[in-house]
Amino acid sequence: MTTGYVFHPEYLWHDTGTSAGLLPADPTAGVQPAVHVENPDAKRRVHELIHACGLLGELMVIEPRRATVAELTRVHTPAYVQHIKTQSDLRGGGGDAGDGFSPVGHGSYDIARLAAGGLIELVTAAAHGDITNGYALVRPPGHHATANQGMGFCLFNNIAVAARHAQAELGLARVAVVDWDAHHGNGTQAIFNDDPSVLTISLHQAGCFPPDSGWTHENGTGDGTGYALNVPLPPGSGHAAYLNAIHQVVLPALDRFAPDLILLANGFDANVFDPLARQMLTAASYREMTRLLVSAADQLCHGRLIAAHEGGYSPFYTPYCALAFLEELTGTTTHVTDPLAAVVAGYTAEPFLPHQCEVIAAAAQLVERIS
Ligand SMILES: Cc1nn(C)c(C)c1/N=N/c1ccc(/C=C/C(=O)NO)cc1
Ligand SMILES: [Zn+2]
Repeated sequence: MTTGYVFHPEYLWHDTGTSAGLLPADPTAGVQPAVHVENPDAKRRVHELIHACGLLGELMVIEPRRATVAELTRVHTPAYVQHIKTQSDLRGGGGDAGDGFSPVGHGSYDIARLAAGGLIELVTAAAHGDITNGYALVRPPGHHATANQGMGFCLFNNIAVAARHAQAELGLARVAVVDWDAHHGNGTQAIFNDDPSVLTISLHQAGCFPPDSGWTHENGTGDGTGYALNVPLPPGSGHAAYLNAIHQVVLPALDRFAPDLILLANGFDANVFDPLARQMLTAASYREMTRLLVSAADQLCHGRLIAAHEGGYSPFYTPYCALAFLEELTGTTTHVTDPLAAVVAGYTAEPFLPHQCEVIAAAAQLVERIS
């Protein structure tokens, strides 16, 4: 069993500039400059930990390439692709992808193409049998980007571009996208909303971002009715709620859909230390969730599970969540364990939130619409 790995230094050169974390700085209005929350640090530290603990040597490193405009426009409008290029060409950066919170630095167009191209290379390697599964540690993230709008730090929807490539070039007709980033995978859902060949399943903190998005009743449209599932978990949801959602919604949906490929929008921002959400997952949670998804991929599609890094903003804790994920993906263990396990054990005593059961049960009911 071989796990592919995509990383490239250019991913760290996507410049999200200074801001007050999320918002552009505005000193006279009292909005002090600070490093942007979507900065290279957490992702750099993930790569460094993977290398320092020796796991890199267990992975098949796959070189990314830049997605072509033709590959991008399977998902995005030509005008939007051009918009990103225009913003990226601005000398001195300072561009935006469309919602005012998605910085486009000078040269970010080519870096975002390299992120989407990294996913394309990974799914290609899986389809050719060179790897069983894989992980693309890419930046900028993608799951909020719709066909014609950048959003939530996302420029091109890396997962969606890879899904369409898998269908068009690799003979993988049925693609399932599981998104356990803390925020709703609205872009991926919108891109495939009327398409029954791509099942999207998003587990996220209810109403966190985008605002008023990702409710259970968002279940696909037209021919795609039934092929979008949402589990909007209340703030404070942790291990028990997420594992229940995986067992009661994700696994039954994958069984019914019988995908040729499973793509994972792999955000780690549902971890207990993340600044942009209020969920309470720990590294152990990601380990267990990954184990279940690897097992489903083995049963359903020859182990073909390809993950794209999305959110995850805690520089010190994201690496341990990513390492736990990657150990399960590769079926190996390293000498590194979560040094904060004892700390988090103290305060991830997850409150039982009755609403969690209702949300999970409502989504579980919709699974039978998948045929
Ligand atoms: C709404 C709103 N209004 N305003 C003024 C601002 C600053 C708003 N939120 N921006 C956000 C909030 C959260 C994210 C998370 C992205 C992620 O991690 N995705 O996976 C992105 C942008
Ligand atoms: Zn997120």
